[in-house]
Amino acid sequence: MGCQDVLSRKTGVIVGDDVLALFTYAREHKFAIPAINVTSSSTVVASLEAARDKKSPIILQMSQGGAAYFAGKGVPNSDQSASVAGSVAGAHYIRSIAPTYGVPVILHTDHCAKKLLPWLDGMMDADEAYFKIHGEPLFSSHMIDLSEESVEWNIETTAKYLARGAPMKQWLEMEIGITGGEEDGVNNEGVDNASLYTQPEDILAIYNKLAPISPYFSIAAGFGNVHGVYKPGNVQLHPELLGKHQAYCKKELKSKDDKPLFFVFHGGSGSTKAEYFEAISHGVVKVNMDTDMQFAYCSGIRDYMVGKKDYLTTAIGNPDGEDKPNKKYFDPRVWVREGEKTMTTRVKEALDDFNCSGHV
Ligand SMILES: O=C(CO)COP(=O)(O)O
Ligand SMILES: O=C[C@H](O)COP(=O)(O)O
Ligand SMILES: [Zn+2]
Ligand SMILES: [Zn+2]
Repeated sequence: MGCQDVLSRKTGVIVGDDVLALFTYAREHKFAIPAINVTSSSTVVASLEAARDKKSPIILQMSQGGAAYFAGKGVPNSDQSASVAGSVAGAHYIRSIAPTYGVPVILHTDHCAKKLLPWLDGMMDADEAYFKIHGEPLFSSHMIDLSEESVEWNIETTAKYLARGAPMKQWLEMEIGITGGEEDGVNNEGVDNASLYTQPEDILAIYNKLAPISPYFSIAAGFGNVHGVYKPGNVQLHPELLGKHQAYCKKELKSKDDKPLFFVFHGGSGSTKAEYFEAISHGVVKVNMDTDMQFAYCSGIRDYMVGKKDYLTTAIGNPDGEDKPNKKYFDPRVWVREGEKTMTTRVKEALDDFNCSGHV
């Protein structure tokens, strides 16, 4: 038995009750699905290839900056219109190509801070328009990240967006407690330590507000997470806090479920297998991976460029002869493919690390 047994749509982008069923299955079977930040068709196919080869579900997510990149860096974005257009274009591309790879895919968008809410509004306009025609939202899920605002305003506003997505059975990931490092140009490198760790009372307040609206939500609760990769010892993760949140909510809610909550692990790059494993044991069903994937993608291209330098300096002429053409070396399908291969290898490693491989 695999995760497809609990899904009504077995391959391609899944939505609604299938997303809930997949996360429930992951929580029960103690694995997490990597959420890979994608910025182009190339990084999409590199990720899908890994999931296909490892017989695994996968989450593809676009950040606000990644979405703008999909639209083209030359498009003005002061009103978020490029991020809206880019994420919608990326979504249609992913929806179209994902079934080719034969695995279930969750189509998600990453952090959306208060100042970026016009981006989320624009995407949800597209979701509602798509829903009118197809009976499902364009995106499986979105993230809202009001973790830098007051807890009250965070929860109130998150609830409004969850209510907007509820008729479409759209998933919403929310953040409480701050992820350190950098995201969307917001630098959290100096925030004080306490705000990196979420309190159990806040988690219960979130559950109590959101659960009556819709079951389709998850919580990115800070347990010391930091975006980026740093020297060992600089980041102190406390995944055991997630276990305390689950136990506290179980008790307060008088739930028979040991793990009533779905958690998301941000800043997955650079963490240890033991940290992933412990977080997963406490109900983490999604681990975000960006920085390690960027490095992997870059390293394949870097090694190609350095190794083939003498074949890339002029269009004609290389160590094999001064009139030899270099077209087959500088064709982007050749060197971009090298980045895809190294990224695919790194995604496969994440699938293994999160015990996600083999569930399809
Ligand atoms: O959390 C992330 C995206 O939201 C990714 O974090 P890393 O870049 O540390 O993998
Ligand atoms: O939030 C963190 C992700 O790594 C996205 O990063 P980005 O805003 O540089 O695309
Ligand atoms: Zn955040
Ligand atoms: Zn993040």
